[in-house]
Amino acid sequence: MATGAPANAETVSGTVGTAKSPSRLGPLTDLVIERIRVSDDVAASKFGTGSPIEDSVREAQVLEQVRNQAEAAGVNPDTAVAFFQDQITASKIVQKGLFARWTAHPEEAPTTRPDLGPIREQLDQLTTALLQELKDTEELRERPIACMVQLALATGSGAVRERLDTLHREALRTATQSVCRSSEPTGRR
Ligand SMILES: C=C(O[C@@H]1C=C(C(=O)O)C=C[C@H]1O)C(=O)O
Repeated sequence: MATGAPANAETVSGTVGTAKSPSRLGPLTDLVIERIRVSDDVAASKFGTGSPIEDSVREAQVLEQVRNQAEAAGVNPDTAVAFFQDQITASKIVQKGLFARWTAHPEEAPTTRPDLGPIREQLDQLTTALLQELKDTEELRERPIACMVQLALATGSGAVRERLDTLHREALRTATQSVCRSSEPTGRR
């Protein structure tokens, strides 16, 4: 039961949210959107430098950090790693899309180049926050129907509120595809 919510705020399908967020998965998807947005900065830091979008050494470090922190936070490490693999894929979707856009329309390319170091520190902080949200939403995420309802509400409202374009919506779909599959695969991929 969510703390602070009256007992009758909970329905069988779990579709009632709080006044603040329309969905109990709102805080998790908001962090996912924040990570997707940081991918724009990552792309800006790499574009035109010859640095590849994909850095497998860094990815391995991110996933190792996830595995260690998940254990400490009491989150299933395999679930956490699968979720973060999706976050990494989503980040690369955004970066590839922006590289293509900026190559085709150089006038839209960023005029400043942020440092990748501080951006990665920001991503590391998001890792900790995301793991905490995975922990806090564990119970709901193991109820497939309620979870899918909450996820649709959270991603739908987040995409509208944050005015995500087609590219960033595609990234959001990829980044949230394993949120509700922690215990009961739907058989669909
Ligand atoms: C975000 C970056 O780009 C890619 C995506 C990563 C991620 O989402 O954590 C990690 C390494 C890169 O393959 C980066 O280089 O830091």
